[in-house]
Amino acid sequence: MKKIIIAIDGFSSCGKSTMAKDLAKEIGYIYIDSGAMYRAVTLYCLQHGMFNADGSIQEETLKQQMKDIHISFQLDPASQRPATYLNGKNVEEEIRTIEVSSHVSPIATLGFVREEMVRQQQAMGKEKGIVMDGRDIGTAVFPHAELKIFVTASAQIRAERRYKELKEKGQDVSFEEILKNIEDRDRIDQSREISPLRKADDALLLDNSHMSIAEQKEWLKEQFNKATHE
Ligand SMILES: Nc1ncnc2c1ncn2[C@@H]1O[C@H](COP(=O)(O)OP(=O)(O)OP(=O)(O)O)[C@@H](O)[C@H]1O
Ligand SMILES: Nc1ccn([C@@H]2O[C@H](COP(=O)(O)O)[C@@H](O)[C@H]2O)c(=O)n1
Repeated sequence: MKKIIIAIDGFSSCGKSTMAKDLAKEIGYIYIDSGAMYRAVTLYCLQHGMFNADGSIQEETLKQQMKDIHISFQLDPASQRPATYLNGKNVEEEIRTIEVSSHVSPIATLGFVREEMVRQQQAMGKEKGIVMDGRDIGTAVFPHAELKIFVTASAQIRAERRYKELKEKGQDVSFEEILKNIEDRDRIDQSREISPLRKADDALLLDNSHMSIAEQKEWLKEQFNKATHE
């Protein structure tokens, strides 16, 4: 069967990676979480003191250091799970903290950061057989993807899901903090100048507010079957 590119975009914390990962595993495709790449750049900036006290970014410093930021996805030998690596270190947990979530969207507005991330993402999809999730995958990274999905759910429901997840991981966060972060990121992601978050004209819309993980998985598999049998 011919291999295709599957682009899954949508709002923060709506379940994109859950469904993308499940589908990729089932159909034997590569899965790439493009948000993890922007998060890894953000973690690097935090580790290297590139945020000023007022929250602004030392853009020139970051621009010069982009060549020192190496992001990869590898199997963690200890957990046997795929993980995000920043300069050879597994940062899968660190990039999911509320601190990184609070700083990532401004980093993702920077043209030189997006250019480099998109270049690497396009290289990963060269052979097709890939499921990638993010904000601009169907509009900018793979505008010719054979299957495009745009996922949404109410902010309240998304925050509840994320709150439950972070609490289970033992993170010290409040529901209000998570809801605010989701709303802030939605606003910044939709209003940025370069590749803002929006549904591609040819993307299928999925509101999963009242769907279970199993139901959305099945829905996505159906869309994949249709796209590959047309
Ligand atoms: N349909 C669903 N019902 C209930 N919980 C869900 C559903 N889909 C995903 N979740 C849960 O919601 C949380 C967020 O899901 P996920 O990380 O897949 O979202 P995302 O869109 O990839 O987020 P991000 O914007 O950070 O990339 C996870 O805890 C996941 O298990
Ligand atoms: N293709 C993408 C993916 C992500 N971003 C930005 O990164 C943030 C974190 O992404 P998550 O998917 O892990 O939530 C997100 O809020 C965006 O600011 C992006 O710009 N483009």
